[in-house]
Amino acid sequence: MEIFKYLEKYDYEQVVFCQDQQSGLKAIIAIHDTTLGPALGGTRMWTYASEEAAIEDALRLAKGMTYKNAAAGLNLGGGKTVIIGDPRKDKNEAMFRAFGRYVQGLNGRYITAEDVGTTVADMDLIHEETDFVTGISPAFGSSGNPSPVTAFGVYRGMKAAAKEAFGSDSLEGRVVAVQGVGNVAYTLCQYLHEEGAQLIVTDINKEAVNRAVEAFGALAVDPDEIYGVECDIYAPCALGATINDETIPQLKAKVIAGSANNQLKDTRHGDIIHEMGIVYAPDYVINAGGVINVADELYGYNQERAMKKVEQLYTTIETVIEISKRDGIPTYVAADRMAEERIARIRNSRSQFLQNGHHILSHRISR
Ligand SMILES: NC(=O)c1ccc[n+]([C@@H]2O[C@H](COP(=O)([O-])OP(=O)(O)OC[C@H]3O[C@@H](n4cnc5c(N)ncnc54)[C@H](O)[C@@H]3O)[C@@H](O)[C@H]2O)c1
Ligand SMILES: CC(C)C[C@H](N)C(=O)O
Repeated sequence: MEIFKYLEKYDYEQVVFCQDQQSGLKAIIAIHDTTLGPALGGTRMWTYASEEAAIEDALRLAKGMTYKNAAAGLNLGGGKTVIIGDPRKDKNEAMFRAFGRYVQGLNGRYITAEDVGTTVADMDLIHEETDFVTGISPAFGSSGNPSPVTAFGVYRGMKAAAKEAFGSDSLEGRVVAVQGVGNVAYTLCQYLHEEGAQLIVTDINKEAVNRAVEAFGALAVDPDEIYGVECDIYAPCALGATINDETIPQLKAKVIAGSANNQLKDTRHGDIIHEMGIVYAPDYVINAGGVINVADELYGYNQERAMKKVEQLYTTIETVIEISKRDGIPTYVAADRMAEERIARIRNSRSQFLQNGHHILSHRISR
């Protein structure tokens, strides 16, 4: 990978490689764009096939956070971290503390939180070294685990997408195929079950599947069968790139609405599903509940205020669908436009100089 070429192509600001031999930390912090504010995005811990795959994931996810935060109306830029390692075996206290010191070193340009493979307990360890971390234990006045709130946002967005596809936003009797029943999807299944939806679930982790089968009477299928099942809605809630050349021909769903980041393997897959008449709720719009929730900590966390904002993801998905219909473009393009226009507006409005607290002549010493 020619990294600077890639950074230039998508206009990344900064990439930080963090290494700590003693704890085994190998992390990549990618900061995509800080026009709207400090870059906020989670830390993923995953066993990557190669270092290149880890770098690519960090970069893609960081850019996604720029768009997510912009589309959600947050005054935050986009960034993300990946830690290379197995979250079940390779974690240790020193690792997260070392990582916390790297985050502190960025002095607020990057704020972290949970993502796949990291937990509130990990964030608490990072918090030992830096304040630039959200989603820590509520005892510290924080919002805690963002996953249930992400799930609520996905549920709200799914209803808006269903309204477009089926003429009603009721999910009663709808068949929803859920891929990956982890932290977010388990709570999503709870909402769907309470509303009377029928669930088909899959996961590479058998325990996760069994939990959903027992709690919600879900029908379990093998991981590679989920794309082709008869259903109304496909909810990708595992990892990215599951909407691709192999899976699209299998899809029976009329709606795609799930929590996973980077669902489209390539943008052209967004064009294909649009042409097929599938209502696609763009990933970074529908899954913004978690970041909206943790971002509220920057104002002094208020759960009621945060949940009201997350509830509004219904309207945001409606707006994206309206723009898509008005301009005859796929929903993923409509969402990108919405985010890019906001970033451009703020970037332009910053053309006037305003003293920002750091005295510009403070380095001069009178002699
Ligand atoms: N947690 C949040 O608040 C949040 C917010 C926004 C977006 N997301 C995204 O939502 C997705 C899920 O996040 P999570 O926090 O629930 O993670 P998680 O790790 O708790 O759940 C993911 C689940 O997917 C399963 N899985 C992985 N690969 C699979 C495959 N090929 N087939 C079937 N199942 C598979 C895992 O076993 C796991 O149970 C991720 O893409 C994440 O980036 C999460
Ligand atoms: C809670 C968050 C800041 C990040 C979350 N994992 C996301 O992808 O949106």
